[in-house]
Amino acid sequence: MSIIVNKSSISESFKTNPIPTTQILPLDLRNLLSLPDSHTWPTSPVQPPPPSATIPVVDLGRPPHAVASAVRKASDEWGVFQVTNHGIPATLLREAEFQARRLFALPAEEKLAVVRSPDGIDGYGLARISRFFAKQMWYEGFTIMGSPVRHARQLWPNDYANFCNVMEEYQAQMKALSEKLLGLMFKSLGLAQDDIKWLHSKTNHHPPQAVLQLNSYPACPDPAHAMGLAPHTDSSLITLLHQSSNATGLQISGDGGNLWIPVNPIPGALTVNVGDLMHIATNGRFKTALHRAVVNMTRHRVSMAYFYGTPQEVKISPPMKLVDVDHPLLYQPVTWKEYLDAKGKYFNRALEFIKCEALFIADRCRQL
Ligand SMILES: C=C1C[C@]23C[C@@]1(O)CC[C@H]2[C@@]12CCC[C@@](C)(C(=O)O1)[C@H]2[C@@H]3C(=O)O
Ligand SMILES: O=C(O)CCC(=O)C(=O)O
Ligand SMILES: [Fe+2]
Repeated sequence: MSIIVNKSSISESFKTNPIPTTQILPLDLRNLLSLPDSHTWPTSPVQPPPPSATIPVVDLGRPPHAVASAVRKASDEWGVFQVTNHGIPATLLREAEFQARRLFALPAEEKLAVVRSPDGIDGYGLARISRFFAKQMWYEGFTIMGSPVRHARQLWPNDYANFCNVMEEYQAQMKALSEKLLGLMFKSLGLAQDDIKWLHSKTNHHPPQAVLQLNSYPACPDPAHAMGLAPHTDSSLITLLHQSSNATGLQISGDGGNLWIPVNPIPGALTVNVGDLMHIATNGRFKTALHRAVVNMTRHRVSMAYFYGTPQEVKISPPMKLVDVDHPLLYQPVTWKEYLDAKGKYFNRALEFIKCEALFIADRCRQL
């Protein structure tokens, strides 16, 4: 068996982030009658997706073998699917969306009081990917990692408990569902628990890390020239997304960004995105989904993305069962933190930069 492995650690090269960031604060987008130049994107011709292109829906209430094959097919072909019968109470989804809307409805200066610091994770702000684009997105976000109490107390000094309780319960339920789905996804590839020991917190000193991102896209006077969230893949193992059912906004591209297919929200369903780490962990078997969010003229759309990653210190690499002569090891082992650093530097080309050296060189030669 010939496996191309470059054992050199990549962490060294990812320690520095050379792109200087000057902090740009979100503009209050409510009630603007036209797009400022800073938010005007060039239009590209919109091609209607072929009618056959629909994002799969997996009913988790079906028999286990049917669920497994549906999950495998969807992760293989699309890298995204919606799940129904997932067990998260509809009331919790509604309450969490209500709290997210309550936060985004606050006056701009109150939200700016909890702005994310330039090197911080949690708080209010623009999408992190903003600095890779010349134009601003029609977007504001609020990131939660663990307890949101520090910021919630600042926002609602006398009434922060509701927000915190709902968001903490939401994260607990999303964690349990993420673990269930990951178990299903790995099992669908014929892997046993022992093959993915790193996934189980009991066998690790550190629990898996996760981030909850609240996304807000206010109604927009000129949606054709605006962008909600620019095309990207998620860095997580998987992301569970709740989108408000009042507007479609999420779109997926299977062809690198030419054709966009909407993920029409099914009330109560959740969207599962395969993230870059899952693509690495399955040695490329599962596809990481390129997606974006578009905006609309009349509705304020809100979504909540739960990014489930790996425990700190864990280097992701696929189980040996997924590596053979026909499937050489594609990527160098990497921790989530190292990968996020690479993403911060190379954005949508981060995967290329962690490719095993020989494959990377082969790709480059092909491009010459
Ligand atoms: C864990 C994370 C994934 C994320 C960066 C973050 O630290 C928290 C926010 C996440 C998000 C949400 C919007 C799109 C995205 C690409 C971004 O800029 O911030 C993702 C990041 C990611 O998946 O790389
Ligand atoms: O709002 C959406 O539908 C997409 C959100 C998203 O892609 C993200 O938070 O990473
Ligand atoms: Fe995303």
